[in-house]
Amino acid sequence: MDIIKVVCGIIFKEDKIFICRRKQHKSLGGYWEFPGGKVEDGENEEDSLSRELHEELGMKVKIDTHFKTVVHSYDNFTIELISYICQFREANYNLTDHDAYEWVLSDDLHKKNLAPADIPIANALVNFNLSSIPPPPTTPKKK
Ligand SMILES: Nc1nc2c([nH]c(=O)n2[C@@H]2O[C@H](COP(=O)(O)OP(=O)(O)OP(=O)(O)O)[C@@H](O)[C@H]2O)c(=O)[nH]1
Repeated sequence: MDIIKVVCGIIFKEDKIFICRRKQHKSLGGYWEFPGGKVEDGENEEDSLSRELHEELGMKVKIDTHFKTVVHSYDNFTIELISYICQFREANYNLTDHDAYEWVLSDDLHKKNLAPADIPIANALVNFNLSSIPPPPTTPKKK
């Protein structure tokens, strides 16, 4: 069986992380997840993530770094779920594929009904220190 490549964002606003709940009629409807979607042919992972966040949430983020990749087999399909640490910039929260969203602390992620593929990512986030991400290089001011 083919493996579906899916990219998702671990989107931080200060110390909270954005999660959203899939609409009931969708595959894995009712589960909470990190937003993102399938990587299309010819797209790189970052472009795919930016596109999905814009399409599904009207959201802009700064993508920092790859975090963790999980391969998970559901009954009918297998996904490679590739997560990136992101910083929230702005959103109009125009939800197209989800019916709810929340900002939660990493310690509280396990209280939500997360999609099974997301659980190893949520577990790894408990020990994650956001300040471990190096700040972007500052551009020298022109004289
Ligand atoms: N975006 C996203 N998808 C996830 C996560 N975890 C997880 O198992 N998935 C699954 O990965 C698959 C692809 O996600 P998608 O967001 O592109 O789904 P889609 O709208 O194209 O799928 P659909 O129209 O077939 O329901 C879905 O079956 C989804 O349930 C996650 O954290 N984020």
